[in-house]
Amino acid sequence: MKQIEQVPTLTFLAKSRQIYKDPLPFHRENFKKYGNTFKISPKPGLLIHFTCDEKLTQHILQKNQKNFNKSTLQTEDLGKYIGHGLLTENGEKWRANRKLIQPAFYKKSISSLMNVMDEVIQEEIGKIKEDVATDVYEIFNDLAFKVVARSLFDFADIDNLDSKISRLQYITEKAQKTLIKELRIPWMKWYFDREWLSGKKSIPHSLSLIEEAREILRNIINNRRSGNKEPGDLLDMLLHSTYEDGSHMEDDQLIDEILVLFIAGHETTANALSFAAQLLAQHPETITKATQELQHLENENLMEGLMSMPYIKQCVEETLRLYPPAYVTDRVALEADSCEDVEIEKGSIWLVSFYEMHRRQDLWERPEEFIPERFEKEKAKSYRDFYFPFGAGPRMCVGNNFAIFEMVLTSARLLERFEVKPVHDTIDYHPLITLKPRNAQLIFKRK
Ligand code: HEM
Repeated sequence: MKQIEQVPTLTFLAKSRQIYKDPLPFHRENFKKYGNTFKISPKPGLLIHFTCDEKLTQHILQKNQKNFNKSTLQTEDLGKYIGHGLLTENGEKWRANRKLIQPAFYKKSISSLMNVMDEVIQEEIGKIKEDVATDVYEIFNDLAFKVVARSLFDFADIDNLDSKISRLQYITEKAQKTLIKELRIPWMKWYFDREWLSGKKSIPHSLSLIEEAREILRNIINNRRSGNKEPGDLLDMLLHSTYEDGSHMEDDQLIDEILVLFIAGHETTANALSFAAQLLAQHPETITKATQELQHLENENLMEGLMSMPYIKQCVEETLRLYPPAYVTDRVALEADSCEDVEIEKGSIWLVSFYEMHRRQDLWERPEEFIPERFEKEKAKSYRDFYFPFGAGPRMCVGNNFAIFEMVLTSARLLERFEVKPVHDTIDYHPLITLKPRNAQLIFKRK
């Protein structure tokens, strides 16, 4: 069996402050030093493996996925805030709910949401100011939240939907910030646990806000059940779907799943859109090429129109290679296992770095460069085994098609309306739970 090198604990501890701020240089440095897999032991009895090896990744996420659960970071720490939906569950409960929810995200179902999606995108893009440096993250963050919200609850039967959506956005973002504090500065948890000390920054305050969000969602569901409208939105699809035994999802579970869709679906997409807009702006030749596809926005069937924009899709795919918003994921081995000559100990934690895999010199030509053409139809097949922006295996992102259509449509509408210029010539990021852009400023001029 191959020996996996371990970073000396003292080296890790000495760098822990820097790792909390930005773990990516630590990952890169050790992959360079030890190869595609290394491990650390932050405390006795705890082993964390880091890998950007494509075979191990396929083994963990696909081939022997039954032996690997999500870690408590996702199931308990995140679950405390957003409940127990697809993203935060393991085992049979996850499987049954995935089966019920998945059809709502098939291309056919998404196609009925395209017009609502387009309406929101155009509304939000319309708010962009001209000729001033604008942080696009703010714009895309609102846009992506509203796209998920409106796809879930199309206007049909909800009073004050806009203010309810704003409140839900405020609450879910506040809960995420509190979770990040809990994870990044665990030694201050005693302080954040006491509302009388830390007030609105406290964990109990965020949890009470989440209760408010659950109440808003409960009212929306009750309202929908008691009315006679069926607007055909995602909520409708979920209300009508059944488990294998013919039963429907309970309201509490439905609320958990909706919170998960908000959390999983909005920040990731907002990050990717911000990186994409910056990359395009920094590569004017890609904008010239993408612009040639914009006439397909006229297609009466928007989905068909988007499918006729392969180059814009390639730009999105290349963005997700360079800046995968879900830059890592983790799993815990339930039983002892092995993959080729690597031993996998029972209980060991495996952290897969999609970010590093997407930039490996031996897998990609000129990996640090933005080259959308590498995703042309015939070439794209050759990356199937090591390109995982949406994960892999049965737990692969349920919203991947939704996200791709949303990103292609947003990029197209943006380029249709504006000339886009960069403010900076580099791209700055901030790896939190997701890989977030920092200082994503651009200048827009109406065409
Ligand atoms: C660019 C946008 C997105 C990216 C990069 C992304 C990435 C991912 C990744 C990597 C996973 C798998 C995590 C793992 O295996 O541990 C995942 C799961 C998930 N994503 Fe996405 N996602 C995006 C957009 C969306 C959207 C728009 C939705 C829904 C509206 C969504 C809903 C979910 C859900 C519910 C899961 C959990 C699936 C399960 O475990 O069965 N995501 N996403």
